[in-house]
Amino acid sequence: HWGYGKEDGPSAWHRQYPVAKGNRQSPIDIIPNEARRDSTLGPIFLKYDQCRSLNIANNGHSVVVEFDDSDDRSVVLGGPLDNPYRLKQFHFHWGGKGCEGSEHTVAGVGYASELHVVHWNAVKYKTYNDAAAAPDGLAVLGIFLELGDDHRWLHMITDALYMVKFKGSATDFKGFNPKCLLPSSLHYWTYLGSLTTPPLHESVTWIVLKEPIVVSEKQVSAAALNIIHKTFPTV
Ligand SMILES: C[C@]12CCc3c(ccc4cc(OS(N)(=O)=O)ccc34)[C@H]1CC[C@@H]2OS(N)(=O)=O
Ligand SMILES: [Zn+2]
Repeated sequence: HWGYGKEDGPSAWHRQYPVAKGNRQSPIDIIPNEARRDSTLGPIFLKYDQCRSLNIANNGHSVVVEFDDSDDRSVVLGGPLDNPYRLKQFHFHWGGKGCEGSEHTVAGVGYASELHVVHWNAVKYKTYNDAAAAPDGLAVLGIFLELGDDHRWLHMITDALYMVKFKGSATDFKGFNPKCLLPSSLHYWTYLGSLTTPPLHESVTWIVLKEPIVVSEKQVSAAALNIIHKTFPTV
């Protein structure tokens, strides 16, 4: 199975997932000075007020919070998107102790961690799985986390990590609105890319926010990271 070790990490994924050598693979290094300003792109809108979080789960690669996507109650729209995309889940890419965990970089600089809020095109596709394999199937909002003061709401996630210590475990996680994890500005870069983990489908319209949110070292601390790393042995 794939992982992040030497033998099974990103440089080996192409053997089982040849699309890894495709022409719209993520993550990328975003170079602001080279980013083209597209005047046809308007602002993005996040309609999360009616969102219903369901559970928090450990899928062996990340801790994922899933939402009820049975209707258009919570969507992202605008920006590069031709129609609303339904909120499905969010997850984090943490670093190890003191090492950068973000997947995207900005002019070569990584961040402590990166939050991905995954939405799918329920207007064009019947299921999330179908959308996840289609070129315009997913819209993922990327939000960088940088180290500083405590984030006043992140504890709600990190406090729940011990409940999903082991791969395959899940527990109820109701009443969480990801709006509380957004920075003040929704200014963004956007590009057509892919899932950043196998199956690496080239199905993601990436919308990466320019403004990071601030979390404390303690919050992404050994506890949270060990819980995550301890349960994700690379073998
Ligand atoms: C393709 C799938 C649906 C979406 C999806 C998958 C795998 C890894 C993913 C990683 C992501 O993370 S990220 N960093 O945002 O790219 C985002 C979405 C992912 C599988 C899970 C079920 C579908 O699999 S399936 N039944 O074979 O179609
Ligand atoms: Zn991700």
